[in-house]
Amino acid sequence: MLHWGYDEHNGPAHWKEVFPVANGDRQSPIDIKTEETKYDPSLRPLNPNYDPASAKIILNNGHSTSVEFDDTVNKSGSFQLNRSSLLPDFSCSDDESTTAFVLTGGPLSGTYRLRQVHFHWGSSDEAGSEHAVDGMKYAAELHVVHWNAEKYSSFVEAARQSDGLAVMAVFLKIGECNPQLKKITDHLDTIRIKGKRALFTNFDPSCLLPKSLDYWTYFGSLTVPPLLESVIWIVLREPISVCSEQLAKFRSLLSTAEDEVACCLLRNYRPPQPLKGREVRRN
Ligand SMILES: NS(=O)(=O)c1ccc(C(=O)NCC(=O)NCCc2c[nH]cn2)cc1
Ligand SMILES: [Cu+2]
Ligand SMILES: [Zn+2]
Repeated sequence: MLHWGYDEHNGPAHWKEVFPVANGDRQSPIDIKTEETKYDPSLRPLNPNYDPASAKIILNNGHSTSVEFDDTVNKSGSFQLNRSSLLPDFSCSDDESTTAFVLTGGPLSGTYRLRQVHFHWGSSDEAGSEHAVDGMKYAAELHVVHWNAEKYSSFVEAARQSDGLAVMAVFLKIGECNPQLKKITDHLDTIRIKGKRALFTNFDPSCLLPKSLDYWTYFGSLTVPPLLESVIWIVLREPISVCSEQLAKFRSLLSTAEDEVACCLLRNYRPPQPLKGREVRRN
């Protein structure tokens, strides 16, 4: 298998050949059987606090499109808040005193720092999400990726720890065009080719969150190679909307670089994996 991907010859069925953890005990995504989820009163409300100025670039890595954030640590080990007052503040989080761009609360103990957001979609509107709910798949899925900056000193280090990462998943349901997604889909034609990136700042992922932050949570993994089993998954129960035209723009991204025969990234979701006795809790 060359570089992993989503085609017949390098797709999810082949990943175990290079990444044996693909058959591990805590793989993601999963099909959430709502009747079997367990209410847990100890689960707290989610508390996302993002600083829009920390958005840096939007890129096409050949497997998805992601908006990358500046999660660097300055010398003193404390995070610099690069809040330049010159930029208009488009933050959707009503809390003006954003302490940093972190996710706390929910099932998490500690502070998880925002690293990137990216999407998964399908070749048709009927399927495209990675997680499923009672066997039902949504048209697409947004992942907001954080790492445990309290315990570990980098994303790469955190990605090797069982409590290193926290990914908030938001379902995208076919319906009205989503004005907040427009900021992202309007940039996709500038990064069509794999490896392309463009400046993209002043973006606050809170704008992409549904009204309700109710969630399911379980212990899982990255859904793409290296499939590391280091993710605390937080799947929001309420979807946001997306329209077919917006999804079509994601599908027009290329999974190929400049010097290769152009191939569209028509789908990039991994199918649900065995639960293997894991519990799914809800708040
Ligand atoms: N879907 S998901 O479980 O939420 C997820 C999957 C991968 C990563 C990630 O950060 N993965 C390492 C990385 O930096 N991946 C880019 C390297 C690369 C591979 N191919 C092209 N660029 C983060 C979250
Ligand atoms: Cu890759
Ligand atoms: Zn993902």
